[in-house]
Amino acid sequence: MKVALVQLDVDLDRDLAATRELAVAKVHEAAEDGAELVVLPELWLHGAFDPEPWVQTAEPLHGETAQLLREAAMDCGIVLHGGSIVERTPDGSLYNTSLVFDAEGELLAGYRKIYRFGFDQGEAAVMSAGEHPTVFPLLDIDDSVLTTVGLATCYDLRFPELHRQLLDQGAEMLVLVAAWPERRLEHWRTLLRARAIENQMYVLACAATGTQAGQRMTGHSAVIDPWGEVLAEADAEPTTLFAELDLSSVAKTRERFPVLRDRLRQPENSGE
Ligand SMILES: NC(=O)CCC(=O)C(=O)O
Repeated sequence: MKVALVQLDVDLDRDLAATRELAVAKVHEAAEDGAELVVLPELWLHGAFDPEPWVQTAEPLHGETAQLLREAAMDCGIVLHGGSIVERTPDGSLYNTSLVFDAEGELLAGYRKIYRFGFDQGEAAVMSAGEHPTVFPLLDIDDSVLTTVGLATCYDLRFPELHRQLLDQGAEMLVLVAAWPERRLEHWRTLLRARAIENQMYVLACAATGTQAGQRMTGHSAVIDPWGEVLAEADAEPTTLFAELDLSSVAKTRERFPVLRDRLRQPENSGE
């Protein structure tokens, strides 16, 4: 399976229409280059580090950006993980929400970021927290399950317990979208590999690049296999990162080096 991570330059001086146009153009380019699953970064339209514009730019779940992503998935005949948007619910709450559409334009999954970033960004003060670890099956054309995908957003990466829950729900691949500052690049790279190694799953991590609220974003989108090998890694420049995945390698890795089986034998998990 060929995947593409669109490492978009999130430039908040660009107007919303131009940013949407750029994102859709990049999705089309990736699909033309053969990607079957395309991923955009966290809050690529709204920015992730300045809460001020969020209230004005928030959209309902089926708003303009969701519609655009849905159409792009259909036009390109791909599965599109649309990064995340600021979702406004009917009661006025805001969520950092990811939407995934299939090639028929069906919403495969919606995930509201569970762990909000409260350090220097204000997300925890403005956004509500999601409550549901989310996985969804990726289907082949004959409707057989190709793999099960778990979703996470940026700061979620720091919480291994969330990824264990995704694993327990059947995840064989993690798709994480982010806007991560350059000064914590080594945390990013280390934690991505740790999540892949400890859960023996693919990790596809799509990050924004550019500067947000005076902080340089790290980019360094990456694709990591279930053994923890980095299959592809971007630098800090805007780019689209491609990788070819062998989905059978998850089962092979788990069989050859069965740490997850041993975990299930622990008394507290097995009920022994
Ligand atoms: N957008 C985020 O969640 C930022 C997380 C981050 O910078 C960190 O965990 O470090």
